[in-house]
Amino acid sequence: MISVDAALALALALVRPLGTEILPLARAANRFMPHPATAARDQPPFAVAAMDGYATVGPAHPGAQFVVVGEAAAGHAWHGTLHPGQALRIFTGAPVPPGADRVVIQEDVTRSGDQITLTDAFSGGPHIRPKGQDFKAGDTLSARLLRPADLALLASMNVANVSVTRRPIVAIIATGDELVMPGEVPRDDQIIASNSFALQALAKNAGAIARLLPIARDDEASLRAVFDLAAGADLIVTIGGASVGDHDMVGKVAADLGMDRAFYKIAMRPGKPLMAGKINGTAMLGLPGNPVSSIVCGHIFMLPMIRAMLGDPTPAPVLQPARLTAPLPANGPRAHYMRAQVKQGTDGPLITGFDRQDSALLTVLADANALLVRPVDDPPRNTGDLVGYLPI
Ligand SMILES: Nc1nc2c(c(=O)[nH]1)N[C@H]1C(S)=C(S)[C@@H](COP(=O)(O)OP(=O)(O)OC[C@H]3O[C@@H](n4cnc5c(N)ncnc54)[C@H](O)[C@@H]3O)O[C@H]1N2
Ligand code: MOO
Repeated sequence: MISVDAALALALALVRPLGTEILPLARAANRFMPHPATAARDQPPFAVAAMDGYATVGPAHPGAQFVVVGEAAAGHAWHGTLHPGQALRIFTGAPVPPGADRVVIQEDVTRSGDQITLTDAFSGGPHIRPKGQDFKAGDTLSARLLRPADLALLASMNVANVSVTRRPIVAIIATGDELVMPGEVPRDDQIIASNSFALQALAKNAGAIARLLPIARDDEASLRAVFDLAAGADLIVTIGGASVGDHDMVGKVAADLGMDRAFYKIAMRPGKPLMAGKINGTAMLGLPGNPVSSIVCGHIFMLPMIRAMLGDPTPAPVLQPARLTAPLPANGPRAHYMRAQVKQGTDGPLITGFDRQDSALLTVLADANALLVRPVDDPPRNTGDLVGYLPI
């Protein structure tokens, strides 16, 4: 058995960054931008009013008076210069003219004709957002999976089209005579295929196209037929049939199809019978069948492989620190990825590993928001000790 880190390095070596395409922002959500984007302008491009009111020049205090000499609104600049004692009627989003000290909000002003007087409610300001406050021309947005806020930022930078990586195609193959699809009527000795839905969602959220292929039965012909359907995929992910039982066919069929195996069996709990390699040039990841095992391995191996194909220069999972809320016994010879709850404490994140860690328990996984990582042979840990975790 090799270590998780060694296995991850071998898995990542099976994939390469894919090519790019240029997309308008409206089609770029959840796509990976592999190179930084550069702002074409300052934002805001001018000093801008942050409130509706009056731009003023000169000492401002309750009772101070100013003469209103013009008006500016968003998209309608006033092109003069304000002098001491003068004010400009101004609305949120309008350029603030040169010389103005502040914008006094209209709630703090009484107006009579062209004259305004600041009331006792006057609270200062300045309610002016300086030019380039958000970003300046030449500032960059780093490589990333584009979230909604990133799209708004790119738009604001006047980046209309963005270069994104082609979405990796992930073919997901569930295997087993005991499986039927949700909604079908199972026999007494059957269960509902579940793992594939979590893995599909994980892959999609990471920026991939994830195809669920038909369930392969526990015989060579069926498995071969479903492998054939995976043609064209960038990554083939199988679920189950990875262990040592008489009906665990994935390793054999993959080998018969010409799989060049990178590893089989790793020092990980859950996830021991994991395998990876290449079949006719396509990367393949063979996940164990237990639901939690397959989904945990999806986080630790499938997602990094997808990120590497997308061009993420740091695809490996990054552990965060948290303090234990309860002691943990010594760990054994396999790194343990425990299902756990993280919550914010007064001095940073606190983590609690669940008591039940059987790799068949989807209810426990659904309650978890973290994997608490115990290294191989980790000694007993006390309440308050720092441990590493991965948000899930
Ligand atoms: N003698 C040994 N037996 C087992 C070992 C071992 O080392 N020696 N390892 C155990 C470990 S650890 C795991 S993990 C499992 C993995 O086995 P497989 O990858 O061959 O998985 P299956 O036997 O096909 O299935 C295991 C379990 O999960 C259910 N399953 C499978 N696919 C799905 C799916 N898509 N959706 C929902 N549930 C699924 C399946 O019905 C089984 O109950 O092997 C141990 N055995
Ligand atoms: O490694 Mo198995 O994945 O413990 O359940």
